[in-house]
Amino acid sequence: MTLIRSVSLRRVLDSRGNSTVEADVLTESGGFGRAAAPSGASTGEYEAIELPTGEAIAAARQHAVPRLIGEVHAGNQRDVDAALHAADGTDDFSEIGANSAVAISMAAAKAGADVLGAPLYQHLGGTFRGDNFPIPLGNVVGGGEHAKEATHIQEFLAAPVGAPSVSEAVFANAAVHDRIGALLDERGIAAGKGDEGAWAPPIDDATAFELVAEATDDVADDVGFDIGIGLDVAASELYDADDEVYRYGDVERTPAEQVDYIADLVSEYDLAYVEDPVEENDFDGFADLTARVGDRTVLCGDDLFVTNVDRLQRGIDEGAGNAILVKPNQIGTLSDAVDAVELATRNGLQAVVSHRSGETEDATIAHLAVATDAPFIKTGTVGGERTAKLNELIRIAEDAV
Ligand SMILES: O=C(O)[C@@H](CO)OP(=O)(O)O
Ligand SMILES: [Mg+2]
Repeated sequence: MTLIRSVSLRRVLDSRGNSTVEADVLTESGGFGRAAAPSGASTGEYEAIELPTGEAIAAARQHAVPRLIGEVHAGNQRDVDAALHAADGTDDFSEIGANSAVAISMAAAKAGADVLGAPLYQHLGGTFRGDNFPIPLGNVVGGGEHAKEATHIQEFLAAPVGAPSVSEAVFANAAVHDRIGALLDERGIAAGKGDEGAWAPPIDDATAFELVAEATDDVADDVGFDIGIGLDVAASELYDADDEVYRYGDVERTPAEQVDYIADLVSEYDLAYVEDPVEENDFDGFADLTARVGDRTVLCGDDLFVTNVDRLQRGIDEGAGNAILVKPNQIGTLSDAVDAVELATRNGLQAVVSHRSGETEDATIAHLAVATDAPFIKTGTVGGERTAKLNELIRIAEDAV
């Protein structure tokens, strides 16, 4: 029933105005799935390879599509993803592009769900999955690679850890975003927005902490539940490997000072979440920080782990981090992404399913987070390509998809 009849690939726009790959998968029985690849700006060195859109489409048409049509059932995600790996033949999808691979992988999953008449999260998670919902981490102020002349730390996140429901969490994050806009206004600071819709004001990190702390406190008082602060330091982007220092503008920190700095921030702001506090090769620094503050906060590896089970296993062995960011396009298929979540969960690490800075209206990650029982999802706060996921979460929570 779910045998794949056709796979179409096309160039569509992403939220930055760049092109990306969209895939349509149709099954013999008329099941249909459509999905598009996201794209990073602060990409990790060890991510699967995103090819230029045209190249990725041409290569996938030549190598992957013939292995799927009439050969593989869309309802069997492992077979779909194995066919993509076989068609590519490399470790990093450098032949067909992780952008083509992930678009096809996600579109096939949706086609499989369509044939079953089930929502995607049920198809992926099965009926015996847990019934928890992820806490959305919402980017409210940011800079780094996502906005020039703004903060050095890439993302300041609202973390509504006390929210009684997904919907209340989503609206709390939007309220924090709105409150920060008002605080910036009061201070006469003009601010545009970065790639993910967070405010990107020309302020230093200390001022950003002040504003975010005030806004999260104000909104927490209004809504009556706890809203913590999270960070994506994206430290690889601050690190100068030649001089072995982190550069925050004119301020330099050695790797040891970086660990101290983050540990101090965790204490000072009672941070609920810290992603990529040190650069992507520094498992030792990550482990040091985990030993120091891992009992008090979520320490999440993004560029460190790149959704890759081998790198995650190293982190587990060395005690580096207690959470993994899960981005399907970092590894190329849904099966690989689910493997990463399962390895993490088996070893007591938390999974944080995540968007990329370049996104589309595709809402697959909302379903993936629910299907895998992930405790967190990171998918922005405002902007259509971000609300596509947040609103889908609200619908899933209401059984309305
Ligand atoms: O670093 C990150 O976590 C992501 C998403 O917020 O950014 P990018 O997609 O640019 O890698
Ligand atoms: Mg990150």
